[in-house]
Amino acid sequence: MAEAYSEYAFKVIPVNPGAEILIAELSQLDFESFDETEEGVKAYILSALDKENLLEDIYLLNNPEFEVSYSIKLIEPVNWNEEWEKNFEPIEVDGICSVRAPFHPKPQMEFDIVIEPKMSFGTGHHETTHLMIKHLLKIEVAGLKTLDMGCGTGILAILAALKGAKPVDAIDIDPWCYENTVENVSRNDVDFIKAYEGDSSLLKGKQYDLIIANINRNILINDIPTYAGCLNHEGILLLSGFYTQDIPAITNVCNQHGLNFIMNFEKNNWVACKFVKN
Ligand SMILES: C[S@@+](CC[C@H](N)C(=O)[O-])C[C@H]1O[C@@H](n2cnc3c(N)ncnc32)[C@H](O)[C@@H]1O
Repeated sequence: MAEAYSEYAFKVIPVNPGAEILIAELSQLDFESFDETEEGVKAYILSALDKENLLEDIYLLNNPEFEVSYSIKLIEPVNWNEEWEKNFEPIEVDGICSVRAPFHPKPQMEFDIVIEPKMSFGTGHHETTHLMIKHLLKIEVAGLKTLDMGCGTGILAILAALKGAKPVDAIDIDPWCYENTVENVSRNDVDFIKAYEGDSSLLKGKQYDLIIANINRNILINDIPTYAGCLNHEGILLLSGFYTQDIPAITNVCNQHGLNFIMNFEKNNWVACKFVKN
C-alpha cells in the first residue's frame, strides 16, 4: 500500500448501533477498511478517491436519531522496511513457515520466506496475510497453476511457489508493489513467478487452479466474477482483506458464480475464506 490514504475518524452517538450502520454505509463507497473505536469508527479511503461531497448520501449523517461528527487526516504511505527495522520481529506460522527480513538470522523452518517490503504491504504481521499463509500451508498446491492477486511484497505467491505451485502469476495495481515483488521473487529463488502491474483486466483468457486475493471487501466483491471465470473446475479461491461480518456478502457473490464456501480462519475479527468452484 504505497499510496496516501485519508483517515476519517467518526464519533457516533449512540455508538451502538451507529458504528455498525455507518460501516455498512461507508462500505458502499470506496472506503477500504474500518477500525471500530470506543467512540465510533475510523474509515480509510485512498486519498486519490477522497473527493468533495463524498459523504453526501450517507443517511446516518442526516438521521436525527444519531449525532455524528468527524475529522479527516492524511496518512502518508508507510515504509514497511523502516517499520520492520524499528518494531517488527520475524513471524512464524504454525511452526513450519517463517517470514523475515534479510537482516534476521535464518531460522530452522520448512518454509523460510525473506522479504524486504520497502513501500509494499505483506510482511506477514497483518492478520490477513497471516491467515492466508495458514490456508496455503494446509493446501496441497504442488503443480497448481496459481495467481496471487494484489500481491504486495509477493509474499503469498512466494510461499505458493516454495510449496511447489507452478506456474505462478503475481499481479498488483501499484507499481511499487510490482517492483518489490520482482525483487523478493529473486531473493527467494523462485524466479519462475511472473509479476505484472495491473488489475483484474489482465485476466482475460487466463485459467488457474488456485487464486489467492488479499485485497479488500469492495474490490473483491467487484472482481469475484472475474476470478470465478478464470478458475478451473474444483479450483480453489482464497480471499481475505475483510471482516467476519462481511462473510455473508462475499459468500453471496461467490455462490452466484459457482463458488462454494468451504471454511475460514479468523483473527481479531479479520478473516480469510476458502471457496471451491463446482
Ligand atoms: C492487503 S494488501 C495484500 C498484500 C499481500 N498479498 C499480503 O497478503 O500481504 C493488498 C494489495 O492489493 C493491491 N491492490 C489494491 N487494489 C487492487 C486491484 N484492484 N487489483 C490488484 N491489486 C490491487 C494493493 O496495492 C496491495 O498491494
